[in-house]
This record gives sequence, structure tokens and C-alpha cells, in this order.
Amino acid sequence: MISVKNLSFHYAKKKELFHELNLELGQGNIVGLLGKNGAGKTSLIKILTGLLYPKAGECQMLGETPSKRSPQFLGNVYFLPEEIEESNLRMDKHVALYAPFYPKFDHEAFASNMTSFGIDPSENLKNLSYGQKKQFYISFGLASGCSLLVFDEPTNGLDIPSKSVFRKLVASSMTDDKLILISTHQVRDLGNLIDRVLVLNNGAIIFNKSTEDISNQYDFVSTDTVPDSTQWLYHERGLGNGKAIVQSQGNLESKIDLELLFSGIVAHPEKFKTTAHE
Ligand SMILES: Nc1ncnc2c1ncn2[C@@H]1O[C@H](COP(=O)(O)OP(=O)(O)OP(=O)(O)O)[C@@H](O)[C@H]1O
Repeated sequence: MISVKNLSFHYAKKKELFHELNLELGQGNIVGLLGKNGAGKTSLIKILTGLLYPKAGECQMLGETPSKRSPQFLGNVYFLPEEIEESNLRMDKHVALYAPFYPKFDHEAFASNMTSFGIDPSENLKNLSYGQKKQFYISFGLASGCSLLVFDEPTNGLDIPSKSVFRKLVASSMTDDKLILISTHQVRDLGNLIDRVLVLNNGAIIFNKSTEDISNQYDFVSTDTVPDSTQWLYHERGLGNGKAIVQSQGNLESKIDLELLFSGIVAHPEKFKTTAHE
């Protein structure tokens, strides 16, 4: 579904942001894209959705070149940016105007998503809070029927119950022919939702693993459970016991701690290297 080969990119008069970046992602996945501030997550998303052009390399999405922005490609890709444009339309009018660009738009799903968030489509977008606007655009995107959904920091501005609604709606709208890519710093909001973790760092994808492989390969433990520090791939001190990531021996059941994993990968990329077959 996404195939990026040797992608290089820089903004005008700026140093290179991506250098020969490679990325392959298949359909049927909900992927978390993680990276430090300024790592280039938004820029990468914009390249994938055809809003920025690569300087070198190849980028194919859904078998098309995003930068050509063909109507077929645009009707099959939904991008929710972190910063939402101002609009002076009622939400139902917005849907009447923009849904026709998405041939597989599902009006029933849209109405149901809006009900789940508890927002009334007859309201004008300009009268909504930032979080409510997000709820509307998430409802729209999940109903768009697009094969590729890209959400940049979707849970920013959502309250705690709405984050839970977001997770439920994403999980229930997922089908085998879709790819949902979520870029975020709010890794706790992704708990149990994503099935693949990508980490972008220093111009490259340094980690690309399914959550199944992560669970099989690593255990997330309290440092008193595994006190031998030579076994720790990464650890953080806490108020009481610290937390550590260790190579899985297959005898512990542990829940993935995404925050700890991300910190470990960025601190010691060599210890968490993704092998070619993953
Ligand atoms: N329009 C632009 N012109 C020039 N430089 C830009 C532009 N947009 C982003 N950059 C630079 O590119 C780099 C990557 O920015 P980007 O927004 O893609 O990162 P990010 O990972 O999404 O960051 P954050 O997590 O803070 O949102 C930053 O150094 C930023 O200053």
C-alpha cells in the first residue's frame, strides 16, 4: 500500500530532513508513527499524501505517485492535519459539499460516529471548540471509505471520554483493505489500538515492527522483577522501582509500554534494530 524507496527531502535553504528513507507498509494495519519534535513526521505524511514533493527517490501509495494528485488517489486518501483550517459552514453542509469527493463515503457511518461523540451536525463549525472540530473531522474521515487514513495528532484536544470513543471508532471502522496511519506524541492514547510501531529519527525510519513481534521479542518489566541490569536493553528510574525493557525469554506476560519503548529506541537505536524480514 505504501512503498517509499530512497526518499530524500529538504525544505528550501534547509539541511536534508530525509536521506534515502525506506518504508514499506501493507494494508490491514493501524500504524503508530512516533518521533521526537521536529523528526519530520508531518513532513513525511505530507509527502505520502502528495502535499510535498520528494527531492529524490520514489514514493508509491495505492499504486500511484502521490505528487501527481490524481482524482482517484485523492478520493481514496483522507488526511486529518494537526492544525485544522477555519470553516464557516454547518457540519451537515460541509458533508454535503465534500463527501462527493469520496466515492465510498458512508453517510450512516458518519451519523453514527457523530452520535458517538455527541455532536449535532446542524451546528456551524465556527462555533465549535477545537476538540469538537477534531471530533467532526475524525467522524468524517472514518466515514470517508478511503483505503488510506492519515491522522496527525488526532487526540490532541480530545477529552478523556472522547479519546476512548476515538479508539473504539478507529478499531470498528478498520477493515483488511485499509491502512490507518496515526502520528502522535500521545502514545498512551494509542494503547491497544495500533498493531505496528514506526519510529522516525534522524531522517530515517529506525524501527518498524508489529506489536505482535514486539510482544514476542521484548518484555516490559519492573527492575525488581529482573534485577540483573546486564539484561536491561533500556531502563528508566522511577520513584519506587524502575522500569526496564529486556529481551523476552518467553516466560513473562507483559503489556507493551510504548513510552518506554520509544525512549529506548531513540536512546539506543542499535539495540532495537528492525531486521529486513520484519
Ligand atoms: N514549511 C516549512 N519550511 C521550512 N522548514 C520546515 C517547514 N515545516 C517544517 N519544517 C522543519 O522541518 C523539520 C520537521 O518538521 P515536522 O513538522 O515535519 O516535524 P514533526 O516530527 O511533525 O514535529 P512535531 O512532533 O513537533 O510536530 C523541523 O525542523 C521543521 O522546522
